Amino acid sequence: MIELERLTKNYGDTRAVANVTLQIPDGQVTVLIGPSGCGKTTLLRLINRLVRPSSGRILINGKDNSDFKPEELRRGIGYAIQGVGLFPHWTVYENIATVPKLLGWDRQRIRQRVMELLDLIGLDATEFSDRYPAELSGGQAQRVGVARALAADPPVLLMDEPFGAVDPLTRIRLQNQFLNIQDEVKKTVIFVTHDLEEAIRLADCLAIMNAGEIVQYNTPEEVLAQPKNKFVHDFVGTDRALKRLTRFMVKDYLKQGLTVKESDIGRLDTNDERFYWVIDSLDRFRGWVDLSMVPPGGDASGEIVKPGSDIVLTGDDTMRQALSIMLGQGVRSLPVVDKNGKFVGEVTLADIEKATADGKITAA
Ligand SMILES: Nc1ncnc2c1ncn2[C@@H]1O[C@H](COP(=O)(O)OP(=O)(O)OP(=O)(O)O)[C@@H](O)[C@H]1O
Repeated sequence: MIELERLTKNYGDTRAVANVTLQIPDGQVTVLIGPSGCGKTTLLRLINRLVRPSSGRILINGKDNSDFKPEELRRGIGYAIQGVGLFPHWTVYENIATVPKLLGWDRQRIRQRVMELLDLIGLDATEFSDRYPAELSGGQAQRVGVARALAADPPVLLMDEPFGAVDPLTRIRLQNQFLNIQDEVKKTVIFVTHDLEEAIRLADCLAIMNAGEIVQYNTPEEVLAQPKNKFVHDFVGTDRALKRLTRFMVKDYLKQGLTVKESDIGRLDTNDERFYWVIDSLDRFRGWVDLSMVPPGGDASGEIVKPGSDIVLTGDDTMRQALSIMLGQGVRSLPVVDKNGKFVGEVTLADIEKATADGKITAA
């Protein structure tokens, strides 16, 4: 557990962190969020002693962080920052190996760890080990940054806007991947962001900061349901019920749906008004056919609708994304596929209503 006790940091007249007392639980993701300049980065840097406090202290498993030797802090606390901070003249391999090398690990152990991490972040070792940062996409570079922070297997990981510099789609992918990795490694993560959706999505505990202070510290559900004061209320915004959908994954609301093979559409009984997802012989999603649009007794073969790939969901998408697509496309259900494009089920507007009701809050 990390305990912050009446922690204050002043820069001249600026009080960057003001008398913060906070207990950060092990194995969970605590997200710090608040307006620009509220002290998030300073708070993070106080924890790994890149910044010294003006007063107060930080206990890591009961020990004052000023009593740790530098290499103990390096081993115990990983740090990933926005824009990644990879060394440009070092390869991916060398970048990930930085801290293990500093810690004096032998070559064999370093090699094994780098391979493990490349596998964990989903980059092929043969293809990526020898590349330089300039030869990576933004998302790949961010992942290497996370791998580097995890290299010495630190129990604590500090992440400062780690997904800040990538496009929104890549950002969501990185968030998904982060959640999957965290599921496996269960680190104590302290994550700084100014993106509320990202915070709601990733946080087990959410700390809302303003002017150096922690204004509210609770689960995202509680913060959204019961903003403590006007500042938090305004900060989380008026569409709290919708924001909460960000916490729900499509895979948890997936239903089977009715399917028909493309080759069998002509045999459907068009006297009923059912809606079918159309799949090919390998169960890949092809489109849909809505029998309520086909005259009774008619042939449905020509009625298949083949939409663009932007309406297809995967289990790792959020119900908030599902809702945006439904509203944008004017449809009440969406197909869900696995990573090979195989149809695995559907989510419907009714499921979204259910998810909103699960949140036990109404739209404000
Ligand atoms: N090294 C420094 N010297 C002087 N003032 C500083 C220093 N670092 C931070 N500050 C000030 O402390 C306050 C908190 O800064 P900090 O970077 O912690 O905020 P933040 O919440 O991370 O902001 P942002 O979201 O914009 O990154 C700001 O007013 C900032 O100008």
